[in-house]
Amino acid sequence: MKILVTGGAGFIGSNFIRYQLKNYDDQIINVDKLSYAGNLDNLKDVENNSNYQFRQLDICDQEKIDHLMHQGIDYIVNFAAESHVDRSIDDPSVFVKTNVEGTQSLLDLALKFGVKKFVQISTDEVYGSLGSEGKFKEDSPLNPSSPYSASKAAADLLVKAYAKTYQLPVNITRSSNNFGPYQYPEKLIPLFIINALNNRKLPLYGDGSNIRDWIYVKDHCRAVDLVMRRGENGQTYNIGASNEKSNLEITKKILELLSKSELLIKHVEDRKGHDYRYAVDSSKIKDQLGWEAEYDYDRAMQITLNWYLDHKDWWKKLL
Ligand SMILES: NC(=O)c1ccc[n+]([C@@H]2O[C@H](COP(=O)([O-])OP(=O)(O)OC[C@H]3O[C@@H](n4cnc5c(N)ncnc54)[C@H](O)[C@@H]3O)[C@@H](O)[C@H]2O)c1
Ligand SMILES: Cc1cn([C@H]2C[C@H](O)[C@@H](COP(=O)(O)OP(=O)(O)O[C@H]3O[C@H](C)C(=O)[C@H](O)[C@H]3O)O2)c(=O)[nH]c1=O
Repeated sequence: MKILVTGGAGFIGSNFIRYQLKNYDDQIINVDKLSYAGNLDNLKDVENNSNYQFRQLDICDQEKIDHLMHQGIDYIVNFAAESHVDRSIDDPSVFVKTNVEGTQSLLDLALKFGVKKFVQISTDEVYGSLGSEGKFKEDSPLNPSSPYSASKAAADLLVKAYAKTYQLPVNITRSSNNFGPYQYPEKLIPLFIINALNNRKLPLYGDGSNIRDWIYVKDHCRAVDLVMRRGENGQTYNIGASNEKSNLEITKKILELLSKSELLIKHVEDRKGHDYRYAVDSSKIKDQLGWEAEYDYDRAMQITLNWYLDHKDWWKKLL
């Protein structure tokens, strides 16, 4: 089988490609434009694998990807995106270009070449913010807050429209916050680990009470793999590990594991439109596909921390 993975040089995409090459004999074609977040060092260990090819392309470039599709692609898994909420607040336009127009362009190609499945990697942020009670289910209304989450919600609606209008076989996955190896150090966990290692301040937005539902990236990749191979056409699956933590808890955990002082915490101005809480109900993927998270939070945090300690050369190039 041939799987076109977009955004495979980023954090989750590179972990997904490594998972595929380790567990299957399928061919992987990684299409990534190498934005600031795309990094071929993330795949150094597999770059010579005979089942792996890389093409530096923008997902919006339909002509070039059309050419690639003639290889005969079975699955498209669309990880490519602008992914950082703070950047979307500063400059939304590239988020609409890549996340909305890029997805629509890929959907056209999926239809033209009759792929077995188009898998859209979405996010729990499309549901908007929760108060202190409840969890998002797949049929919760879409109510995005940031330009990032609005662009991801728009892409989800296009995917659903192509399924309904043209009977394109699709799945949408909506994961909660990921952490683990190869995450670009603009996101909370890698940024705070690296700042703490360098004895720099950790800029905690507002009072640090906002809550995210954390999942180790390898558990997310295993779930996406199951959805791609066995997910029922047209279905959306939430993916979460039921690890709700406030940002302050995460921050204190990082400082404790690194034996650093809490005096490094610096409360700064809150993010504009900051969603208070995300939490997903993952019972559908558990019941239908038998998926469950394997990594508990403490173990996954320790592994992640060790990875950043052992890979200083990787992140020093990005600072
Ligand atoms: N990080 C999370 O916690 C999280 C949670 C849920 C869903 N997601 C979704 O998962 C996907 C991957 O997220 P991530 O954290 O790995 O992001 P990332 O920013 O680390 O990686 C994104 C990748 O997409 C590439 N890319 C960007 N624009 C492109 C374009 N126009 N054409 C081709 N490639 C392009 C980048 O070069 C990069 O390699 C995104 O769709 C994101 O919305 C992320
Ligand atoms: C970078 C940073 C963040 N924060 C706070 C803001 C959030 O409440 C929390 C996590 O922020 P981060 O930007 O790492 O992630 P989210 O904004 O929750 O979004 C992430 O998870 C979803 C599911 C995706 O879909 C996004 O792609 C992914 O980036 O920490 C701070 O307090 N200080 C900081 O310097």
